[in-house]
Amino acid sequence: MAQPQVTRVGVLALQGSFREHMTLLRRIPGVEPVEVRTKEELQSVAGLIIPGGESTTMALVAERWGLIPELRAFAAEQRPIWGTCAGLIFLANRASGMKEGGQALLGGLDCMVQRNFFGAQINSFETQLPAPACLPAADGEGPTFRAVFIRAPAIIEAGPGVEVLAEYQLTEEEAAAQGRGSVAVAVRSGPLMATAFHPELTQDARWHELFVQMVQQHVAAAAAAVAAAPAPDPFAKLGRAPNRPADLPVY
Ligand SMILES: NC(=O)CC[C@H](N)C(=O)O
Repeated sequence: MAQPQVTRVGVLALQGSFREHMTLLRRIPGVEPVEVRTKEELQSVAGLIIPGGESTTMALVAERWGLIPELRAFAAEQRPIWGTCAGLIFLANRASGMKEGGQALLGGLDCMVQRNFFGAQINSFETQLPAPACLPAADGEGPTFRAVFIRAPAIIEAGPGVEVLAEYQLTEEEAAAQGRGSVAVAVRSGPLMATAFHPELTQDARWHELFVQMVQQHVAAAAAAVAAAPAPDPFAKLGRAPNRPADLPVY
């Protein structure tokens, strides 16, 4: 009998709100959440969540532990990655408002983010935002979702291949200061997803379910690619046509 497929989803566990992501993932059937701190743990998962926290510290720890090239290789294999808050900064190709000396960015997401766009810790807030159509339906969840912003960045430019999943409408005062009416706070581009807010700090598992769907689609596509690849020719090494008479019986 076929074993039920378990999807191993990693959470980068160097710093920040990784435990909260683990707790939410545990609620999703068919998912095995894995705390990722080593190359081996990273290689064992099909998708990775980079949590919120402090992006400069997270980058320093990842560098010290030799994980940056491993994370780049993981992304190059098109395995899905979801960055929340500091994780969004880590995934962005360009970031402004960085600490002196800059910080290592994993990159890959064709976006410009501004660190601490919404201010310092004391300006942290939460609000309801319209749920994008791709968010899975769930009992008791309505057309909006609870978005928690903590020293949050915002996406101030997104490249043409980037799909905006959620936007935040600035207040009149903010709009006047920023010279714009809204900023993107959730985006998706191929295997990458990023949110400026923290779904792991709520009871709403829909963003985690959406990411798990992305990971499962990736796993299915990778399996289909393996199945479609031509079987290796056992005679290829001989460098000559195999002597295979056509009249041997078939057993
Ligand atoms: N809650 C968060 O992840 C805050 C991110 C923080 N502003 C940073 O630059 O890393």
